[in-house]
Amino acid sequence: MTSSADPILALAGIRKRFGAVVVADGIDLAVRHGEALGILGPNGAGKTTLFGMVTGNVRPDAGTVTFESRDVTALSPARRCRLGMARSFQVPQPFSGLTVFENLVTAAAFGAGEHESATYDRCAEILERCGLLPLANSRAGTLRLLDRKRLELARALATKPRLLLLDEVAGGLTERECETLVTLIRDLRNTGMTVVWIEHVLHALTAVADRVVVLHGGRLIAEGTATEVVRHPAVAEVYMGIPMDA
Ligand SMILES: Nc1ncnc2c1ncn2[C@@H]1O[C@H](COP(=O)(O)OP(=O)(O)OP(=O)(O)O)[C@@H](O)[C@H]1O
Repeated sequence: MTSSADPILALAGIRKRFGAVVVADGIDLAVRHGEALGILGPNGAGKTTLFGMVTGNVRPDAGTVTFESRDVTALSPARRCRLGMARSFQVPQPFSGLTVFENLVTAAAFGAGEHESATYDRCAEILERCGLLPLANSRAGTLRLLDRKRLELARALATKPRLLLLDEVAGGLTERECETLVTLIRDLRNTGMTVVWIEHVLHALTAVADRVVVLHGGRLIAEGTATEVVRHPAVAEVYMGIPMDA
């Protein structure tokens, strides 16, 4: 039986290596319903690979992924999406030749399993919410970076997720664009959606995340509020080369 006290997502003993590179060395992590969790870590720490293992794009060498109390470790990305998890990719991956609206309808029909014509109103609402309605009939391949990032988010929302995984959506944006995106993510979070966000743009993450974990060397080396983790000695050592005993 599932209770709201159970985590929406639980990783247990997750291990993954690519040859000699260990990206997950027995990771345990629980995400609460409605939480906004931030994931920090230096380049190459394995953050995107961790998302891949949550969504099923990458198979862990060991460990389990539990979503809403169901072991999903062996399920395909498509099945996990239908169950209610969606992700954005660091490099936006829309269908470039389709319009913005068609991209959304495709995500809604395949990701949420709805009949195409039944998705139109909902897709239009999501476009409006993401500031993309004026671009509904533009080809996705013609969009500028902010709009491609918004579309990446909108496509994830079209699949009706209860767990939203965001991979570096703020990177490369201007300060004002970043603020727009943060407001949007905060609003989503306020509707009760659970958000897990990998982000290097610290102030953006700080504005949304209740809790932040830091991944390094295949392990979670720090956990707390954003302010707490940036002051954590292990994090200072990884990011700034300041020895822990200094
Ligand atoms: N399919 C793969 N085959 C081999 N090595 C891989 C594969 N995917 C990722 N890696 C390696 O695993 C390590 C972790 O990569 P990953 O993209 O997960 O890191 P990241 O923390 O998301 O980095 P960034 O912040 O730069 O996006 C890197 O050394 C990367 O080169």
